Amino acid sequence: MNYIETEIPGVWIIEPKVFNDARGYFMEAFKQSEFEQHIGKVNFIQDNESCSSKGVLRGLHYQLAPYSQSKLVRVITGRVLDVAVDLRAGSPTFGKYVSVELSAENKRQFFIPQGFAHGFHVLSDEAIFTYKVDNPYMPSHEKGLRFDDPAIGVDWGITDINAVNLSEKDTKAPLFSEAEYNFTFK
Ligand SMILES: Cc1cn([C@H]2C[C@H](O)[C@@H](COP(=O)(O)OP(=O)(O)O[C@H]3O[C@H](C)C(=O)[C@H](O)[C@H]3O)O2)c(=O)[nH]c1=O
Repeated sequence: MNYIETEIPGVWIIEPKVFNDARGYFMEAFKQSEFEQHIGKVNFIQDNESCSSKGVLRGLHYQLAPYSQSKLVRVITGRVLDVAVDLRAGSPTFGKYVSVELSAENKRQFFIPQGFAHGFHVLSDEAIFTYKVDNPYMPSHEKGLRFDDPAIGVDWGITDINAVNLSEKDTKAPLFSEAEYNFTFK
């Protein structure tokens, strides 16, 4: 596996080693010992999966501390643009985002530490998105940010804004300047 730290320290792209043969392919999708060696100890406790059609945009979401979630995300069908926004007070990259295209073809993974908002925009007809988290789902601590807040300025790869499909919750998300977050940069 290749571990590539992004322009936001602590946010990583992981490229697994893929063994192709006449039957198809094999890869080790996650190896704790290697992950800890390159990124550090994260106690993943839950695996999530979602399926979305073209134009769906899920985000930007996060859970407040003490239920903030680190996420190790990947796509097993289709293609998405995945985005992480730094919400850690005191971080040199506070309010900045990093994005990466994840697809069944590139098999890339994206590690997002606690203290970040996360979201993705589906670029293919369908995308199955699967990820590990290190804290349980806690609706009482669930928060969101508007995906199109110019203060963050995420380029989601949207070609037709009318084709973007948001949940009702996401259409009502607050702006960055109005949102509640309680993360500090360590
Ligand atoms: C996240 C989650 C949701 N749910 C239930 C709650 C709802 O009844 C249903 C759909 O939830 P929601 O609309 O919040 O799903 P997404 O919009 O995909 O939310 C996720 O989207 C972005 C990309 C994230 O990074 C987060 O993991 C998460 O916020 O699943 C659960 O039961 N457990 C869970 O861990």
